[in-house]
Amino acid sequence: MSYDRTAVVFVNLGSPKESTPKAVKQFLKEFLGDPRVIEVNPILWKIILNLIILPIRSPQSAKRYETIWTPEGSPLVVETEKLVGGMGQRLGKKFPGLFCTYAMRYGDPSIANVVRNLHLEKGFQKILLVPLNPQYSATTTGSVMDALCDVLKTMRSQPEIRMVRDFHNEDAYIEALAKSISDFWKKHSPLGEKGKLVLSFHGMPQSYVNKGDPYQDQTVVESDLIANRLNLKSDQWIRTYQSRFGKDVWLQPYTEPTLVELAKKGTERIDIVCPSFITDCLETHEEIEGEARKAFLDAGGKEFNYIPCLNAQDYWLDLFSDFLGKHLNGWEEQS
Ligand SMILES: C=CC1=C(C)c2cc3[nH]c(cc4nc(cc5[nH]c(cc1n2)c(C)c5CCC(=O)O)C(CCC(=O)O)=C4C)c(C)c3C=C
Ligand SMILES: [Fe+2]
Ligand SMILES: [Fe+2]
Repeated sequence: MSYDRTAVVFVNLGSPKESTPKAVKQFLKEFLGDPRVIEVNPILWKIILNLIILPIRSPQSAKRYETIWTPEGSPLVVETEKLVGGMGQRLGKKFPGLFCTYAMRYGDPSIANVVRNLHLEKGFQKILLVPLNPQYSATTTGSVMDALCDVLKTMRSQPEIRMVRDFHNEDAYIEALAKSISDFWKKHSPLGEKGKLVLSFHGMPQSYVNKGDPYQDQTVVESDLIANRLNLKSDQWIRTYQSRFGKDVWLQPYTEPTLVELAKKGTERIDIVCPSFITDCLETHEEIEGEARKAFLDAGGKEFNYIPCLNAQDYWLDLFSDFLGKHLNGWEEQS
């Protein structure tokens, strides 16, 4: 019994190759050109994107990427690589012969190239796709599925496929997040009377949810599970949505204005986590650790603590590999 012809592909969103305006433009062109991400008339959007959004946004975005770039590259890519290495070791022990790798939804390595290479060149017959998005959204998980189907369409002989749709309410994930928060309180100091825990989820246009995207519901279920696991009273924590893009109404309450309001109303300390992201990235380092911190402190807040994403921490990878075991069990080669 072996898993020699089974591969696990972790899929993250992706990052520009470099923090230059040119590389950021190339990345944003693919990302914002995805009809799952921006739902407007595609012809009109192509014109607006190329003539207005990309020329303005790319240099601005490149400056933001510049502030988080590491000698090894984008944090999202660096952390994804560490996670995949750690998961490969763990899953390899449980499922002998199993191969773990990663793909990015936008940029490189693309889902198409990775799946083609695994199946057509290396002969893997079974592929488990694991988008690193705890909550399902058409803009993220749905788009990964689209990209997967696009490459499968080009194959005469297709591999067998499984995909993790979401894990927002999985014990393994809730336990890991709750542990990262309670460990922080043990090492640092408890939240205290004038402190609040903020669960800041990535936002999306309200209209997407109105049309049936289950993302917001899943953020509600998940944050209640975390608060229960941590025994928090309702006035000790709040759920917010970050990263608004464009002028549409997005999911509310918005993270940064909420932090400012809390500071003005006497909250002195904020401890904040970003549960939409498994790996730290632009949206956590720059938007939360940088901009949101500044906004809270400028508005009179006294202490702002960013609790990092789960990334490749050992206890999380142990729990994550147990969880993925459920998707891999019974999939071994019978011959
Ligand atoms: C309409 C626009 C966007 C939607 C919808 C959206 C949903 C969404 N995104 C993530 C995760 C990430 N987004 C990241 C960056 C980013 N997101 C948008 C826009 C939308 N996201 C933009 C324009 C950008 C680029 C940066 C910028 O110019 O502001 C990232 C970070 C990537 C990195 O390289 O670090 C992540 C991760 C989720 C989970 C989500 C819906 C739930
Ligand atoms: Fe985003
Ligand atoms: Fe952002």
